[in-house]
Amino acid sequence: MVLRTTTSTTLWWLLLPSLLLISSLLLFKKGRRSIISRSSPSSTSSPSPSPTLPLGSLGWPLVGETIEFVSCAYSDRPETFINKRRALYGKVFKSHIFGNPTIVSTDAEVIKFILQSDAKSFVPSYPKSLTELMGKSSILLINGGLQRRIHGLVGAFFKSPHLKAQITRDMEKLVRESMAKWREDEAIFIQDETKNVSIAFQVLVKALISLDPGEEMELLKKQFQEFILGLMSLPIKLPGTQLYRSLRAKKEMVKLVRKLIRSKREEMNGTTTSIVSKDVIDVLLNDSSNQLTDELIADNMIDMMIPGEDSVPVLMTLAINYLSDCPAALKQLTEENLKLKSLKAQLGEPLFWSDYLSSLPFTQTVITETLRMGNIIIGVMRKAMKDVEIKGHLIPKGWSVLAYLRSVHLDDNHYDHPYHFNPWRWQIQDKDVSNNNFTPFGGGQRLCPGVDLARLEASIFLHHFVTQFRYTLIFYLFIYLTSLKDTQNYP
Ligand code: HEM
Repeated sequence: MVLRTTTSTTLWWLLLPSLLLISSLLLFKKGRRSIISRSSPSSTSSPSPSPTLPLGSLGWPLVGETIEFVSCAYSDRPETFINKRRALYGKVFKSHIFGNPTIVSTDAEVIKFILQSDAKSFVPSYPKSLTELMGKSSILLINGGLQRRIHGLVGAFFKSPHLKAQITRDMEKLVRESMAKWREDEAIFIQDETKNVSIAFQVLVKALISLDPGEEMELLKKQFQEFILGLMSLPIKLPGTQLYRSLRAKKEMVKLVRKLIRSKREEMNGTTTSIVSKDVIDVLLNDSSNQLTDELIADNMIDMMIPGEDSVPVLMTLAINYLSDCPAALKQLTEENLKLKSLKAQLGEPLFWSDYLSSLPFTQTVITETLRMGNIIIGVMRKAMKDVEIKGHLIPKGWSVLAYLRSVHLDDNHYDHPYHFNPWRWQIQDKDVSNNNFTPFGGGQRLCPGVDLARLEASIFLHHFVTQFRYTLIFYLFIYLTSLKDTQNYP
């Protein structure tokens, strides 16, 4: 069974919704090929042949090839659009999607180069409705020194052992509470359980703004649901439209975050030393550069909640889905987790965050393989700020670039039987998760700062799930639960 990850709001990264096409079409401009400057990953002194525009078709006037791209994106095999052209034109080809002439790359080296490039060569590219919802100072849209600063601060905080310990405690509590409501011999819809119960969302919100479950959290969740719908809506900002409602919801959420910022600032004014950072707001308030305004901090807090609502729950759902198709992997995963659970029970201690990340090696390979096959973020988009030359290809200034990560992850030149869920492939030593052919979290200056958190949360969820329940997949993500009889509890 293949889950269509393309139906998730994850698409906000890749801008697939056909409705957004309308705004893109209004923005349609013919790409120009004026050569202003070039940068090459391999600058040598010997003259090399002039780079050429990759082969491919720009499709129909105005719409280009967008309709075919979008209809494939909503199918079980979104890469069909790409694979067809790749067979005709090669790993890098030109197309015309979402109103822009676009260079599509399925070549791991070219993708690496794009991801590693700075804002002088490529900047993120999103349609107007999304930029409006995210806010102009969102980390996803800003470039240069400011982006690097926020990325560094947030990334370091997300890596801190203190935060990981807090996330582990919060996540375990919520997972236990939520699973306690599941009944034996009951069918549950696993995607709803990981998403609607909002375990990952609440854990992330606590890490971002220290908000605990309660009335304000419930209100925030409600507004966030409204906000997130706008990411997949018509780009029309009139009363009654989704975009309008989503912007209003964002305004309310920003108000709440600004209230928290104000009270933190007041607390800080009373002290001479910087406060110990309990959450991401503290981290950004403690920054001495004076570049981080309250508006910037508030906007970013809301945007950073998106992966908690979407990417992490999708990762958990896909893992359960793939495991139910691979009983040998489920068996090994269950045994590994039960063994650790019983060892911890003997020692009379709980699992620490480091246990989840390093004492459950097979669980980690299951997560890695789920990331490879599931392609939660199927690609990232950029816009070329100047003519760029890479591996003999020309990417003209002003053109969009689609770095299609999914093709690399499902390429049989990189992975044997790429559509086969095989966690054991990651046990072979030369399969290194840090190579060019595995980039589910992007790379370079925009490498996802939430990588450890996502893995930690997925491990905690899987641990509690497989050590408490047996299940059978009955129909498209519906599972039938049977509690394990020998469940031991943690201290
Ligand atoms: C399975 C889960 C996740 C996946 C697959 C994922 C994937 C990605 C990818 C591919 C990018 C790069 C986008 C680009 O280059 O334009 C990214 C960026 C980012 N991710 Fe994640 N992510 C996940 C979870 C998280 C979590 C839990 C957080 C926590 C807040 C997070 C926060 C961010 C942020 C802030 C950025 C922007 C970084 C920047 O532009 O400097 N992500 N993510």
